[in-house]
Amino acid sequence: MNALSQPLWSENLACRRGGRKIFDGLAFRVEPGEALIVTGPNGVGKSSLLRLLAGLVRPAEGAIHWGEADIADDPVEHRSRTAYLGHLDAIKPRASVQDHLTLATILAGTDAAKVPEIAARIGLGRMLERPGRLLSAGQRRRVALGRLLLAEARLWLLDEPTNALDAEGQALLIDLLKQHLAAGGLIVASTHQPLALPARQLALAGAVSPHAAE
Ligand SMILES: Nc1ncnc2c1ncn2[C@@H]1O[C@H](COP(=O)(O)OP(=O)(O)OP(=O)(O)O)[C@@H](O)[C@H]1O
Repeated sequence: MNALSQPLWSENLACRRGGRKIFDGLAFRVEPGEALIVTGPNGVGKSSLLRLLAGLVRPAEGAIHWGEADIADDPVEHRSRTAYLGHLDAIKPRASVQDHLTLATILAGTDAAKVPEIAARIGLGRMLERPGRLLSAGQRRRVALGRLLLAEARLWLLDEPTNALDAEGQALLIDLLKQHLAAGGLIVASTHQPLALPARQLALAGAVSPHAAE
């Protein structure tokens, strides 16, 4: 993994999407080796928070810190320490499992020789040649998990990571998360389903400001 882990934290974070304040006054802290589980009803802002943490959206108020640094001060460095698993698995119909995983190593600057081992780890060792258009939803999600591993990033941001995974896939996911934490990594995950993982909890309840509807 690149660079040393630091705590990820914010004290007074606000998010605005489409001109509307989604949440404000948000405070959290995740230490190396810890997970933060973000919960709340549909539309409350879980994905928006993950996008803020990934540096893809700017806070309306407040800042996100990695140790003492504001992540906005060095977006390239923040991108290199972060792996983001979104709602969509971004699978190209013609590219094979091998292609998708190899591309992940190229983008992250990690070792492509690890692809077969990681494919086996995510249960796709015998499907390396299979094109994206023939993968099931759960197999697509497993490719996304493979990308996550190959990124070798300190900070994992996971949007509904259990989506489409069967019982075995969910057990695999929990294993991967535990290993990441044991290696000193950090995880922030949004979920509607309980994750069998020791974690801090952050329940989003929407904007509390009297100007929430502005
Ligand atoms: N790009 C955007 N432009 C404008 N509004 C947006 C945008 N993305 C999200 N929103 C709005 O922001 C609010 C929060 O959306 P978000 O996707 O963060 O919620 P969520 O808690 O992840 O929801 P879910 O549980 O349904 O996935 C919603 O009201 C949504 O309509």
